[in-house]
Amino acid sequence: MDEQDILNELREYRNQDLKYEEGYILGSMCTKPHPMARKISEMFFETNLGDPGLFKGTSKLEKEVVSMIGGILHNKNAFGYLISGGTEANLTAMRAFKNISKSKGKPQNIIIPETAHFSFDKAKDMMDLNVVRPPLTKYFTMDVKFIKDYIEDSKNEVSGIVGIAGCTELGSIDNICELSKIAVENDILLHVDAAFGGFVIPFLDDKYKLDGYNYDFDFSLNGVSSITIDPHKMGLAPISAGGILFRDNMFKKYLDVDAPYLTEKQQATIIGTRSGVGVASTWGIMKLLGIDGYETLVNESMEKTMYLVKKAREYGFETAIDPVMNIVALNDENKHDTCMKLRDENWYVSVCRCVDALRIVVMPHLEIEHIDGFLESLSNTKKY
Ligand SMILES: CC1=C(O)/C(=C\N=C/Cc2ccc(O)cc2)C(COP(=O)(O)O)=CN1
Repeated sequence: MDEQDILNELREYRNQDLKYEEGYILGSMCTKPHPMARKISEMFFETNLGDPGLFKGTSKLEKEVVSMIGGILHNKNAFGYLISGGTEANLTAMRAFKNISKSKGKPQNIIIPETAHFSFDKAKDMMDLNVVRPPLTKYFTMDVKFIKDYIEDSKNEVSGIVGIAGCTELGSIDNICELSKIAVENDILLHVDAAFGGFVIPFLDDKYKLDGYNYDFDFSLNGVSSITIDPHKMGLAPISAGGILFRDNMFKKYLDVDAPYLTEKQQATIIGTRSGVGVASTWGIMKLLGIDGYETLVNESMEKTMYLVKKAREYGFETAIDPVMNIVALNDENKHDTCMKLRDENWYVSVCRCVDALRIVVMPHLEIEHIDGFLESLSNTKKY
C-alpha cells in the first residue's frame, strides 16, 4: 500500500464515526474543537512534555496556560499541569491527598459525593481511599450539615473532601463555599472537580443562576486546595487537554518521583510521555476567545438549553431539576428503553444514574434544528 492507499483506507474508518456538526451527539461533554487547533496540532504534533527539557518552548507554554487558567480561578500563581483529561486530573489530586495524609500520619478518609464522576472510583481502587458518601439534598448537592456533624464526631477523622462544581449527570454545584470553611476549620484538603463547570461557571450570566446553589467554587475560597478543570470540554480545546491546578507549588513534592533519564530529574504527572498539542491549543484558543469569547459561548449554550427545556415542556416532558448549566435531564421512567429507541434514530443521549431521566448536554455543536429534530423523535418514541 502506498500512502494514498493508507489514507483512503483510514478515511473509510473515519467515515463510520459520528460528526459533532451533524447534531446527533447529545450526551457528550466534548465538542468540535476550535478550528485553529488544527494548525496548532500540526505545529506541535511531535512535542513531548514528558521530557520538557527538549521542548523548552512548549514547556513554557504549559506554565503560561496554567497561570491563564489560574487567572480564571482567581489564582494566577497556581501550580499544575495540562494532562490527559479530568480522570488523570482527579487521580492526581487524590494521589496528592494520599501522600499528604500519609506524611501527616492521618488516615485516608475522604468525603466524596454520590454525584462524583466514576474517575473517583478508580482513585479509590488505586489509592485505597476510605470514602464516605454524604446524603444529597433535593438540589443533588452534598448535605453540608451532615458533613459538619460527621467531622465534629471525634470518632471520624476526615482528611479530605471532594466537591463537584458541575456534576457529570446534572450539572449540580456542591456548596464549595461552606465546604471551604469546614476545610479551613479542620485542616482538611478540599479538591474541587470542575472538569466541566470550570469553563462554564466563571462565564455564566447571572440571569441563569438559580436559587439553592452557591456558584463560588475556586481559589478565591481559602479552603480550596486543588481544582480539576478541562479545556477539552467547554474550553473548545482538542482531546487531550485536562487540567489539574493546585493552590501553589507546595503540592509538587507530594507528586514528584525521580526520573533519572529525563532532562528534568523529577516527574509529577501520572502519564509520562505526553503531547504538547493540548497545551498549545488551549493557550491559542484562550488567547483568541478571551473572557468575552467564553462568555458568548457559554451563554449561547444556555440560551439553547432554555429553548430545549421550553420546547420539551410543550411536548409534555419535564426536567428532573432546573438546569444549573448546559445539561438537561428529562424525566423518563423507561430511560434505557427510550435511549435505545432514540439510538435507532441515530440520536445519542445518555441516561442518568441518580434519577430516572435522559441526559442531554447542550454543547456548542448543537443547533436549534438539532434540538427540534431530537424532541420530535423523542415524542415519537412515546407514541407507540
Ligand atoms: C465532573 C467530571 C466529568 O464530568 C468528567 C467527564 N465527563 C464526561 C466525559 C465524556 C466526554 C465525552 C463523551 O462523549 C462522554 C463523556 C470527568 C472525567 O473527565 P475525562 O477523563 O476527560 O473524561 C471528571 N469530572
